[in-house]
Amino acid sequence: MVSTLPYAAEKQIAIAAVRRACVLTASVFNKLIKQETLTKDDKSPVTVGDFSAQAVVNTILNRTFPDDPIVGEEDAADLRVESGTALRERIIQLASETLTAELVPGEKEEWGLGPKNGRTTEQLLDAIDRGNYQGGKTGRMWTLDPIDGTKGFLRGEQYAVCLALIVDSRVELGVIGCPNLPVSASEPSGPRGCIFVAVRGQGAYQLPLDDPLSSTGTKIAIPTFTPETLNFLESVEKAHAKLSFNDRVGQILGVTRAPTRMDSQAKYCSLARGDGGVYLRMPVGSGYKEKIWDHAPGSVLVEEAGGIITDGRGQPLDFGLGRTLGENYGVVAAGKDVHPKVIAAVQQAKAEEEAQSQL
Ligand SMILES: Nc1ncnc2c1ncn2[C@@H]1O[C@H](COP(=O)(O)O)[C@@H](OP(=O)(O)O)[C@H]1O
Ligand SMILES: [Mg+2]
Ligand SMILES: [Mg+2]
Ligand SMILES: [Mg+2]
Repeated sequence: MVSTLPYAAEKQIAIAAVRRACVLTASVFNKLIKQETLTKDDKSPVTVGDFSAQAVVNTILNRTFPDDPIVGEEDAADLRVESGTALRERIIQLASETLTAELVPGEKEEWGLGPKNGRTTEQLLDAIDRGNYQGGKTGRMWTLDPIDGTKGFLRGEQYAVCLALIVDSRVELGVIGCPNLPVSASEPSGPRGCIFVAVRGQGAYQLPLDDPLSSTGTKIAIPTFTPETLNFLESVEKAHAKLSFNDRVGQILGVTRAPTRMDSQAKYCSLARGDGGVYLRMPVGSGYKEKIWDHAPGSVLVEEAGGIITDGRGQPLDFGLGRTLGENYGVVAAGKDVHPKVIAAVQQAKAEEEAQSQL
């Protein structure tokens, strides 16, 4: 029976697209060679995995929702020039293999998948560039981070394929694939690979990465914490978040556990299923503007798991400002009981810092 719940079709297709992209990135990692990574203008890395995953997800979305614009992290400019020939050929090969692989249960040929659905180089480069939408306040749009945590991906640690649907500035659906995340945090050496899915008003779920469309998954929720059971989820990269500030916020809250550092929106997934009670990301003061694809899927997942997500001043994140979150001040996500305490502690730590700087 076809589900009549809101966004049922979008959810199914988003899960299928993210799963395919995860299969691709996991297989790329095993074969990745140094020449298959570029350094972007902002000095951050991008690999053949990022480009080909964006080609795959955008192709699948465009087939069923041709009118929906996409705000995607990557673009194909570096692949269209002579110097990008080797990289381009590799990306096209990977994306083609991924799109034409056999269907798995729950997938449909009309989504553009399966052996009959080959694409040309031009079609795949255009698919990557379909992510060039500038975003904005009104209308439907997808936002895609084909590999979030590229640095974690390159280290063989956590990364995530992240997709969200935004309607009139509100995130309605989020799907996050985490190929390296243990299925259960209590078994860190156990099986890995999960997909997290949330539709606004329908709860948050964890599904198996290898067969998500045949499963409704496990409902997840943020539990209650005491200062003794709480710990922070934070970036690995010191350039992305002010980790010394986090330490002071933790002290104010009476947190005794060491923080868990991991790359990507796997942090939001961990928070949503109760591993660690606070996601804290304070700006390092470099003027960097947070990108919507780094937070949109995670934000709806946290909210549907019963949590709250705001900036460090307690203001809601605004996904209607374009490709970035604008002048927002960091990100704080936590369960309903803990969140106001974290905001108060952030304000206190900030006041202390300002007092210190005036000495
Ligand atoms: N100076 C900076 N401050 C904050 N975030 C940054 C940053 N430079 C890059 N990022 C973003 O941080 C993301 C990774 O988040 P995290 O630190 O939580 O792992 C990167 O995503 P990509 O890896 O998709 O480029 C990138 O968009
Ligand atoms: Mg990047
Ligand atoms: Mg990212
Ligand atoms: Mg990325």
